[in-house]
Amino acid sequence: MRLLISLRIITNKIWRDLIMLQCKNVTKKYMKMTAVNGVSIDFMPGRIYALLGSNGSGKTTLMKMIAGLVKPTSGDITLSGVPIGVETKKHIAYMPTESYFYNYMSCADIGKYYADFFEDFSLDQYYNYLNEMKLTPDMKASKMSSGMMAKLKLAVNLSRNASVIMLDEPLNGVDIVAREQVINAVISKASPDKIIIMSSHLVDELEAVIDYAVFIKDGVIVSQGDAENLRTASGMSIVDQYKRIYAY
Ligand SMILES: Nc1ncnc2c1ncn2[C@@H]1O[C@H](COP(=O)(O)OP(=O)(O)OP(=O)(O)O)[C@@H](O)[C@H]1O
Repeated sequence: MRLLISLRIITNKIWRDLIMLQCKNVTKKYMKMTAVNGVSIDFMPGRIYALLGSNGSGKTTLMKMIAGLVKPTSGDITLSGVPIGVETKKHIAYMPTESYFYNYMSCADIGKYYADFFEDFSLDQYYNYLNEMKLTPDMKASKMSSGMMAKLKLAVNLSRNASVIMLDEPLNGVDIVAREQVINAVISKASPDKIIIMSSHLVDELEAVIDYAVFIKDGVIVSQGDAENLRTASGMSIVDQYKRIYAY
């Protein structure tokens, strides 16, 4: 029995190590402008991460590099030891800030499209998320408000069984009541084999949900750590740390 338990612990550890996402000294330059500067983060499964920073601090650029959409100027990003590329892309779901569906598509069409495109997409989960977020299959992308579109993007991305789920500003355009639906949907996706990364300016809403916070300013990480440790060390909530770091 003990041997069995030890074996399970070791197997879990190997699995966890396997899906680790690592950014090592990552820099992205656009001509003379440095958007991300020497960023190193180890993302571990089973945790919800918040990338926090004011406008233009480099959050989206970092996410795009992890998603394989933008190439770092220098540094390494690996998932399970594999450099970001064709192989890693299928394990990473990335929700950008922009809406990216054809206007003529309904929620049902979008579900079918995703089911055809991604092996790990679950139509059942998708319909559950639509239902939870008060969207119906017949709704057309062209007729959606920005809040509805934000929820649709979220439903689509959470319905993938990807190892890494990255949500860029998932609360943008979402009203105060619907924010709870969004947060609950994200929490429902958290599991020991998944890394969830969210960026947001709305730190209040994320405070209770996140396990780990990364503060980025002008492309540089100014503070990062386990949310609880950061609170204990500073004697401040993540919200207050945010205000202190980004005060002008
Ligand atoms: N394609 C690009 N070409 C040139 N500069 C860019 C490009 N993309 C981003 N930048 C610049 O890189 C910096 C970081 O931008 P990024 O979008 O990563 O910030 P962000 O933290 O996501 O900001 P926001 O919260 O406003 O979305 C900004 O100064 C931005 O102008």
